[in-house]
Amino acid sequence: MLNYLSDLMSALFVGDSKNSVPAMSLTQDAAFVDLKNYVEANEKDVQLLDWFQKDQSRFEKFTRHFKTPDGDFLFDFSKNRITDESFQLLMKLAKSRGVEESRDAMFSAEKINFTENRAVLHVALRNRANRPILVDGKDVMPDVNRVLAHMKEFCNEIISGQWTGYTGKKITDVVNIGIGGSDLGPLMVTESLKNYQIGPNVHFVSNVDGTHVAEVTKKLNAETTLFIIASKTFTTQETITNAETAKEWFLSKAGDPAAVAKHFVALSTNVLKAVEFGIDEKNMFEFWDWVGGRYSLWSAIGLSIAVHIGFENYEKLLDGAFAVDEHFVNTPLEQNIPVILAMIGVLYNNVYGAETHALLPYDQYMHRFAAYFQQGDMESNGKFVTRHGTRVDYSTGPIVWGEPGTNGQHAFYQLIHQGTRLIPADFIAPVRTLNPIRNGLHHQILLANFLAQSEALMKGKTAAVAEEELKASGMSAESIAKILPHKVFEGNKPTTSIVLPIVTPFTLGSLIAFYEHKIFVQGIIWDICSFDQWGVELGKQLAKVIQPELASADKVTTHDASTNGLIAFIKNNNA
Ligand SMILES: O=P(O)(O)OC[C@H]1O[C@](O)(CO)[C@@H](O)[C@@H]1O
Repeated sequence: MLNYLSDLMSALFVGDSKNSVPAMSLTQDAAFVDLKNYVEANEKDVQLLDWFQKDQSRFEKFTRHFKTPDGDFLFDFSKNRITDESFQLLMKLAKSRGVEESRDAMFSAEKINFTENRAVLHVALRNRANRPILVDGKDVMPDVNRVLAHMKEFCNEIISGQWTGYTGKKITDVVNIGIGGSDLGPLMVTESLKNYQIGPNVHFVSNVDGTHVAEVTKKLNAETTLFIIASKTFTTQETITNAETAKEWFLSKAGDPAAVAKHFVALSTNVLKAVEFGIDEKNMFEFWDWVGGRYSLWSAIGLSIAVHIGFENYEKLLDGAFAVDEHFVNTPLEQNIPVILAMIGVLYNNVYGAETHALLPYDQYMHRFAAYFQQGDMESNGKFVTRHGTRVDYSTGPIVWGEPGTNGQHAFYQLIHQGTRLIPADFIAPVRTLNPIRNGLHHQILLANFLAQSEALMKGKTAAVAEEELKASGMSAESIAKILPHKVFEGNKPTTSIVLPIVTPFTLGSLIAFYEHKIFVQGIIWDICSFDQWGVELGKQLAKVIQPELASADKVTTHDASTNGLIAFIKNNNA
């Protein structure tokens, strides 16, 4: 029965698409078996430092450069547990899993999101070469360009003050109301590019917790505030509830419902629902079902970014991502940066058994970067079923987490240095700061810490070195004996260092695209559908059942004992 079902699923969904991978589990793929056997026999117990000592060219060999108009990126993969041999085996695995064919299928608009029967085309939104991209026989580029032109016109009107509120005043504050992909991207990018602000201040309301909208509106003047309702579906409960609350707040100040048109715009694929909400159709910025929520900052969902930093800067963000798309499509696997990022992740995930992946930006502006890619990565690759409908027998997407340096150092680095788990980490740091205060002193300290941490993680500290240090401090032999084991760092902790020239719209666009394609490649290796998110549905369904139960006076007995008990406690104590 099970076999019949999975055959049926394969026939239905995967068909003979170019994008289908061999119907073979990762763990049965000879390329994976070769990699695993090789690493286990030859590399698992080797110290990274030994590889550096043996191979003087290791740094050159395992670094890659990426040119941008704002300077070069350097990707240093050399502090990872790779050698010439394992690197080649990783590249063979990428070939064997069909990474190149799948990449080409995405760029040529095949419906690789087969569970929703959709193409995956965020790359079309930043297709700066304007090459035709056909979905169901229709070129999507004229629509993409039309919406970009609308966004440009709108941004210019808002920034110049030509667009005024209901009392004739210029817009000073923009509130993006959205959640998930309709919040995290604009939030992360506007924070990262705050230094480039030329337009109104931006605020974000995402959580359905009324505190969020209440605290944001508290600071605002309705006369000069514009609300951007950002929702791909325009049915998301949190967003619609927050949008209605914002409208109520606005009308309590403005009075006249006719004023809404000057203060509410919508970003959605669902024009009907937005109009139903009361948005004037000419204040609608459209996008399409082939834009995944977590890849939507390149679409109309990016409007709050464009308004904040200006349309020209927003275009540079798109340019930066496009440059990486070109690199991803045209570069051989061994030189292909997103492919290398992905395959090193696969090595840790599937050969070394690592469970998490830390993103550690050494740039305060990028303080939401890890939170952004928590959705990007975990919603994409948190899947247990292969594209052929069978359960995987290997682990898929890692737990992604992180905080900006040096805050993370004073919080959780202890566990990375001396805990029992292997935690691969990406350090991301700009050579130049946007705030070179005190003659660059802060940035020098910041960079010294980035360099020191990745060095310390690799080098560790032996008992002999620790003992010498303790002796030199004048400690007694008895105290040394007690404390010594605690002073040892085992080292050999792998890291990738990504050094960007400076945070600009272009370089940030590139950085985001590198990670997007990394996630894509890993999904292909794991043979999962990285583009849907059915996993978020069950909780939503159950919440719809529970909400009326909370509202009613009746005792609730329809759930498990724990859920019933929690509901009863909340109701009994909410008098
Ligand atoms: O933009 P929408 O349709 O309101 O959805 C918001 C978010 O909800 C999800 O569908 C699920 O959390 C995300 O993928 C999406 O980014």
